Amino acid sequence: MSHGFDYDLVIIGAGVGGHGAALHAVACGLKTAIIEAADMGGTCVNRGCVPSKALLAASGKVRELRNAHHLKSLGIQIGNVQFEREAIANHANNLAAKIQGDLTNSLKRLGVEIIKGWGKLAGQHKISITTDSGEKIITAQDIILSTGSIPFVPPGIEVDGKTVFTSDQGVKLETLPKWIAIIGSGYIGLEFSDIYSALGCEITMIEALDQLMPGFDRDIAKLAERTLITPRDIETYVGIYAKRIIPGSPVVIELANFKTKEDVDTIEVDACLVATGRIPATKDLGLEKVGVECDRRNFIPVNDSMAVLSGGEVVPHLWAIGDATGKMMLAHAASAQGIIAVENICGRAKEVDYDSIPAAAFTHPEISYVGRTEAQARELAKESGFEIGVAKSYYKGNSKALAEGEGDGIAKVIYRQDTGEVLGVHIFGLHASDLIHEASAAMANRQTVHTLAHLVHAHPTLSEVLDEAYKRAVAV
Ligand SMILES: Cc1cc2nc3c(=O)[nH]c(=O)nc-3n(C[C@H](O)[C@H](O)[C@H](O)COP(=O)(O)OP(=O)(O)OC[C@H]3O[C@@H](n4cnc5c(N)ncnc54)[C@H](O)[C@@H]3O)c2cc1C
Ligand SMILES: NC(=O)c1ccc[n+]([C@@H]2O[C@H](COP(=O)([O-])OP(=O)(O)OC[C@H]3O[C@@H](n4cnc5c(N)ncnc54)[C@H](O)[C@@H]3O)[C@@H](O)[C@H]2O)c1
Repeated sequence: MSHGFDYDLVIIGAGVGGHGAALHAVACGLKTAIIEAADMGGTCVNRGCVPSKALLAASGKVRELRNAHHLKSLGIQIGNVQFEREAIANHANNLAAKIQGDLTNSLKRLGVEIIKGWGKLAGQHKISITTDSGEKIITAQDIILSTGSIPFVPPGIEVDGKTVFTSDQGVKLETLPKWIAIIGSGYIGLEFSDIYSALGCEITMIEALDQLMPGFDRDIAKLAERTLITPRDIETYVGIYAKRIIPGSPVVIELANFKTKEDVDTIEVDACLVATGRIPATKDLGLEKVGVECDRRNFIPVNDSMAVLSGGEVVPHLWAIGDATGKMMLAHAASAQGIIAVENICGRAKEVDYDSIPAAAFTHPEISYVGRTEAQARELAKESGFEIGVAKSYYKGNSKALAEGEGDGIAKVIYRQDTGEVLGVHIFGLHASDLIHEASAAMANRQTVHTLAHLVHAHPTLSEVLDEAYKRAVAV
């Protein structure tokens, strides 16, 4: 027990953010407890990354094995490919249960105390926990809030969890509707359209903004649309939002123009997945006890050291990480933030380098990126008074991609013309989610295209797509 507190560190929320922070805290010698109100592992393990990637893996194999044309080009013929929805769903559920067990055991093994209950701040250094057996108060030198996020359901949309549902139910794959509407073309919309289309569902994708995949770099989104949407059984509405959704059989969806709000159409489908973003889980956390107000979107305000802010000033010994801060709603970002918070708690000043944290959508093929989109880089260049360069290379010129019969893909490197510093890298194509890490390491080390163009890549590998883009950057 240090400084007269029960713990050196108490973490509220045992998602991947809280878990990452706890592991690092133990490695740094801190006596640590973690409080979890629901499922150990949080969203990623139980309702997010893990089950969705299991569904993508299984449905991706179905897609591959049913692609007779592609297999024939490799000299392979295969009979009728069958799958069982329930068995695929079990694969996802079992994997989530296994990872949840592994994560819990890793904490226990390291001596992190796991406390089940609802945690909230009861003052500086003080946490109240509501458990099945009543309320108890514990104290800690430092507190990390890692309470995550929940699906956002826009007004007018009624979710019954059966015919109209969010990813929380979607990952269970309890049905395979003949015709499903997907609201939103972000990460979840894209990944689930990959799953459902591979398993034979007809899809209508509805995106409120005036282009599909609005969060992605334009060139990548355009190419991805040509491969992931257009040739598949997916109808799209763009610039249109779901004004009202009534669950049932059929599900009734009233569509309106996003800009003019005029009614456009009403469609009737078998089911609807609402994938319209996520909101922070920051209610009833006792933030008012320490004078902290969430921002207008209810995220906890933090600086890059992950210290919680009140009126722009650091609140001593209070930290927040992960989706609840809204900085980058990704699992690996949450745990990276947790490690940074612990480093600062231990007196080693560190900040999160968001520019070098990669992201990926695990569609077939995948999309990945690190750093800025071309539009964001152009904006920065305009503000700061420099020019940007853009170099692209294509999978169709890569021997390994062609050997696999996977020539659809692109790598795009955005860099400063004057210094050569890389500002962003975007990849669409086979194994893009793995290929991005070379670029992410380069960005973390502020490397230039001139240095990167001289690195030697094994031949023939997909990594040569990026190598080629760096070489083109210095050639232009
Ligand atoms: C379908 C889907 C797929 C995804 N796929 C990916 C992916 O492939 N890669 C990726 O990087 N990210 C992915 N994400 C995002 C990722 O899941 C989140 O970024 C990540 O889970 C955030 O971690 P966190 O620790 O901040 O919060 P969470 O994982 O949400 O954990 C927060 C935990 O805190 C608990 N909690 C909340 N309030 C309290 C309280 N007061 N007391 C006690 N406990 C509390 C909650 O019960 C929860 O367990 C996906 C998300 C979804 C929905
Ligand atoms: N592979 C991954 O890393 C991964 C996978 C899934 C989820 N996630 C995380 O989960 C978060 C949530 O994912 P998401 O796909 O729900 O959100 P998102 O923010 O990625 O996309 C939501 C989309 O829905 C659109 N939209 C919002 N309201 C609408 C309406 N009423 N009608 C039509 N369109 C509407 C938005 O314009 C946007 O394009 C992501 O931000 C991401 O951080 C990550």
